[in-house]
Amino acid sequence: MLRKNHCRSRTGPAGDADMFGTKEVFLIAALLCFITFLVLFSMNESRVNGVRPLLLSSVLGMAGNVLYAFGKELPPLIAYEGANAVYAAASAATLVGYRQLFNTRPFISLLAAAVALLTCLVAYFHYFVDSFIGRTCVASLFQVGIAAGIGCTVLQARDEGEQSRYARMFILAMCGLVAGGHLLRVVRQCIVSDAPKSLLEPSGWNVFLLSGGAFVLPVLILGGLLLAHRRLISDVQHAANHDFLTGAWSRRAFFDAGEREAVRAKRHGKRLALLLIDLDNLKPVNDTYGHAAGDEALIAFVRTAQTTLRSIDCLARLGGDEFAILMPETDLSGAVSAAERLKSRWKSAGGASQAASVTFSIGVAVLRDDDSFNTLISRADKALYEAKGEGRDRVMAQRDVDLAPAMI
Ligand SMILES: Nc1nc2c(ncn2[C@@H]2O[C@H](COP(=O)(O)OP(=O)(O)OP(=O)(O)O)[C@@H](O)[C@H]2O)c(=O)[nH]1
Repeated sequence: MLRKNHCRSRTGPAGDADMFGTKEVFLIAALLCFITFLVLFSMNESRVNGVRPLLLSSVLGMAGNVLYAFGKELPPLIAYEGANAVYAAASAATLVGYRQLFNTRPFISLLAAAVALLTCLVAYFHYFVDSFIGRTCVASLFQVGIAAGIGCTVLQARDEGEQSRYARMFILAMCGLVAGGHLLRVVRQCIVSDAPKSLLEPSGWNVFLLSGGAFVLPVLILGGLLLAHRRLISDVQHAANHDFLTGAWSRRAFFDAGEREAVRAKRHGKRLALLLIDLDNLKPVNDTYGHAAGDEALIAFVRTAQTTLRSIDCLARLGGDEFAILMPETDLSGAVSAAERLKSRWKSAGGASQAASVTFSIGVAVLRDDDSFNTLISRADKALYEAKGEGRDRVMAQRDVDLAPAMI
């Protein structure tokens, strides 16, 4: 992005202003990269995709800015080619981080080749044709490409949902600013007669564009950090609300949803049905065919149930081989039909696996006016107990009056 002044020493007030202005800009940018590094480092264990390239980007960004800041004291090869290569690698790593965050192909080889090409071109405009304009155009167009890459990656992530919307809008705005700022710089450099002749020229425009350019990288890393943080929160929420093995809702999420639905159903005079399900004789399956076969039965059951149920029904694994299905706006006969449909779907989808030999029993209950959610569960549990007692592999519904459960 940035090049060092070819004139390695300055005199007079302009030189003092330069010393005071540009070096501090780079050092502040390096400090911001260091802060993003610290925060990203604390997320390194999170296993969120994209955090590692962003971490690398903050380290390279820090190094690149320090090289720029002390360019006058460093050998030209490090001040020109070294600083630009390191800074370009930092920008490329940021793009890789964004692509991994959104689970898209990171094009690492392509970006590595682009960084190598940029370094060669900077060397060409340094040693063969000494051109500040050439170096400016090469570095700025590289940054425009990176900003466009990040912008496209963020725009393509349509399935990310509302939660990260503002972070994505912020990043898009930053990408627009970066690309616009660098294009403006290239255009000014090519057409304006009093355009800067060196990077460190302390003119208002130069310092303005230089500051914008230097702060962009930490800001883009910060944008990636916001997205990674959002992803971490949703991963944690997902882990808390879902069963790890089957992907069904967890017990905790089920009770939260159940309490809420029970209150809602009573307030609006709606029906609410509950199916409690227990797989039959899973222990012998485990003992005979191994634990993996038992796992397969549990997973296959959830897959079958998910394709049978409506989207508003809530399927949860309460523990072991026990499941529950909460069915809003469903009366007793509707819930019993759904239970029967689940059974016949399971039998027809069976195939030749050991999982297919497993059957299950279902207890059905509906919410009454004087019920709490816990009472509803106890009545469904009672019906399930009866289904087991009657010989398993059947659906049993609670009667309207609390007599014995009705066998279906
Ligand atoms: N493979 C596997 N088995 C599990 C898992 N969780 C619980 N089980 C097994 O499921 C079985 C549940 O036992 P029970 O419900 O008492 O008995 P059952 O063999 O299913 O017989 P029923 O009386 O019909 O329920 C136990 O053997 C548990 O080890 C799991 O995640 N994977």
